[in-house]
This record gives sequence, C-alpha cells and structure tokens, in this order.
Amino acid sequence: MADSENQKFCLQEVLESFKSCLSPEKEIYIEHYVSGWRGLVKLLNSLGSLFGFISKDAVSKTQILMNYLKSENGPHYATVQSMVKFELDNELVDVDKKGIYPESGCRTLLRLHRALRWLQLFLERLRTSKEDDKTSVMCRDAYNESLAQHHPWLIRKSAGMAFYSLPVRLAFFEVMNVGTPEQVVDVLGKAVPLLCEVYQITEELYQKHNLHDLP
Ligand SMILES: CCCCCCCC/C=C\CCCCCCCC(=O)N[C@@H](COP(=O)(O)O)[C@H](O)/C=C/CCCCCCCCCCCCC
Repeated sequence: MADSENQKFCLQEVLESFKSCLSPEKEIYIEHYVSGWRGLVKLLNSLGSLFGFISKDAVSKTQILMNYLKSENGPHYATVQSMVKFELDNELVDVDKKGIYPESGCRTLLRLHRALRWLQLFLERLRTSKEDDKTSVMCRDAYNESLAQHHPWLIRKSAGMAFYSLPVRLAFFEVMNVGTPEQVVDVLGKAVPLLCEVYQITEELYQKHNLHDLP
C-alpha cells in the first residue's frame, strides 16, 4: 500500500481534489479525480480489514489510470474527455463487448464513475441524517440504489457484511476530521453538489459515446 493511503483522512482535502478536477470548460482532470479517490481510500483503510477488498479494487483502478497518465500517451489522458476521444479514435475500447481491452481507461473510469454515484447518494443521506440514523443502513441503501446493480451476488454479500461494521454516525463524523457535526454537515453540503456535477458531466459524456455497458 502506498504511504499516502496510510495517512489520516481529511474530507476537506478530498473536496479540494474534486474541486480542482473541473476545468473552467468543465473538462475533468484525471489526476485530480484519482487524487480524490485516493483520499477516500485513506478513510476506507481506517475502517478495518472487512473493507480491504474494496480498498484493493479502488487502488487498483486508480493505479491503472495513473499508469496511463505517466505513459507516453499521458497527454491524451489529461482529462476524461481527451481519454475518451483518444481511446475511441484508436479503437482501444471494447465498444462491441469483446473483452479485448479489460484495462482500458474508459472501462476503468466507468467503474469509479458508478462508485461516485454511490458516494453521492451516501453523503446526501449522511448530510440529512438524524442523530440515531445508522450509517450501515445509509450506506446499504445508497449501495443498493447504485453500485449493487453492477455487482455479482458474492460481492454484494461481502459488501453488505462490511457495511454492518461501519462506525455509528457520530464516530463516523469524527473520522472525517472536519470538526463538529454541524461543520461536517456544512462541508457535506458543499461536497454533494460538487460530486453531482462531476458525475453528471461524465454521465453525459458516456451516454453520448454509448460507453455505459463496457465489459
Ligand atoms: C466523506 C467520506 C465518507 C465516505 C467514505 C467513502 C470511502 C470510500 C472509498 C472508496 C470507495 C470504493 C470504491 C469502490 C470502487 C468499486 C468499483 C467496482 O465496482 N468494482 C467492481 C467491478 O470491477 P471489475 O471487476 O469490473 O473490474 C469490483 O468487482 C468490485 C470489487 C469491490 C467491491 C466494491 C463494493 C463497493 C461498495 C461501496 C463502497 C463502500 C465503502 C463504505 C465506506 C463508508
């Protein structure tokens, strides 16, 4: 595990990364998008071994994208828009579902994009939650509404078991390192619309190029 993923989680930092990933022209910088996910992985890593398989998958996907960014084709991977254009123009994507490019940037980002929807739904539930609401239930409901539809039975069961071990709401708020519960709610109020915007831009791009079913 990279050192940066062992460091303390800070919600504000994650928010900054997702903020910086949007260019004035609403292009999405992959470097900052990945950095947002890596920040979230720090929190995941502090939640215990039951979340290890989720963290491993998130790290592997962010690594695939970082490897593209550092490769000789790196400039084409600067933004999600330029990556989609480059991979489609050069037929590097399994648009006809053959599975020849299981690590294309487009299919890798699609997995994170679906997870971003889960995150958005989960954070909105947290933001509007009451003192006694259960984080496990908020997380499970957000998962069932989004990512679960793309996961096989075994992953759904393992994820469900991990959710039960989530800390209670107040303890979870403390892990975010933001301050009082009121301050957490305030930061979440800024985070959710931002994630929504990043999600929506990617969603429309993938729709336009018919990339939603990449195997
Ligand atoms: C304010 C912060 C609070 C929230 C903190 C959340 C921290 C979450 C950090 C990372 C989220 C993990 C993202 C997981 C990406 C999953 C991508 C995916 O769907 N992968 C599957 C398909 O990939 P391929 O096989 O097609 O390559 C893969 O099979 C999945 C494996 C792992 C299971 C993923 C379950 C995801 C559950 C949602 C995350 C729950 C974390 C709860 C922490 C509060």
